[in-house]
Amino acid sequence: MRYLTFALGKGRLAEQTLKLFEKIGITCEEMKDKDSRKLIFVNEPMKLKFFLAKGPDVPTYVEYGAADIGVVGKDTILEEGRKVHEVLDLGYGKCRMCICGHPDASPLLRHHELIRVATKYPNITKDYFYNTKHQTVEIIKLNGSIELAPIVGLSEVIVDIVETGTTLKENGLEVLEEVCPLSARMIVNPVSMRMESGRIKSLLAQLRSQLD
Ligand SMILES: Nc1ncnc2c1ncn2[C@@H]1O[C@H](COP(=O)(O)OP(=O)(O)OP(=O)(O)O)[C@@H](O)[C@H]1O
Ligand SMILES: O=P(O)(O)OC[C@H]1O[C@H](OP(=O)(O)OP(=O)(O)O)[C@H](O)[C@@H]1O
Repeated sequence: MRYLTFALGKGRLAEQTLKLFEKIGITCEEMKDKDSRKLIFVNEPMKLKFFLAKGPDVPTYVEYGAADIGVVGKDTILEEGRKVHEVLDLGYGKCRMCICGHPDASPLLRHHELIRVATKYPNITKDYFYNTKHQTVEIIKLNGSIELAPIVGLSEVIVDIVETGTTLKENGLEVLEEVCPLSARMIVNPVSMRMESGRIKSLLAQLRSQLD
């Protein structure tokens, strides 16, 4: 039997993913060692392999078949636009993609002004402004601390993840519009889906019954 390989994002979602896998009897003790720098782990009896990758790279590994299965946020799936099957909403890592800014930026959205939008997610932003809102904007790509942009005058608004709302509140910003809800999803390589359909379907059934 060949190994079934999982690519897991090594950020915020990793711990809950491992917990969920444990509940259905898939364990990989070695992966829980937070001090370890090891990247790939094998569960020999179950013929499973796991590796930890940067979240945005997970859909890439899955599209190319380097991993059969991936677990990643819906934001990453939308942003990366890779050819993968999204098969399951895992229900954790819940947050929202939102347009945020100072409250006085709200009319700029309503009146479709040519504004600057700072974000870590240029593709999601482009799609939302151009295809949903039909508003032309200038998109500025940043890599983190996105909330700084409207504070220091780099942009009028931002498109970013809001979970508790604390970061916005502490910086005098607000949600101006919700783009979409987000959560962790399971993705599968399209060829693996056919070649390993038995094992993958059984895994999905076990996960679904656990999530119910
Ligand atoms: N408060 C939050 N901020 C960011 N992501 C969150 C939050 N809450 C849940 N998530 C979800 O967790 C996923 C992983 O987030 P995390 O910050 O660990 O990684 P990343 O953004 O992919 O990578 P990095 O932080 O290295 O740039 C996100 O893609 C998102 O779906
Ligand atoms: O609504 P909250 O609970 O405050 O969470 C949202 C914040 O968390 C994320 O940032 P992250 O911690 O990943 O850091 P970053 O800004 O460097 O990307 C996100 O980009 C927001 O800034």
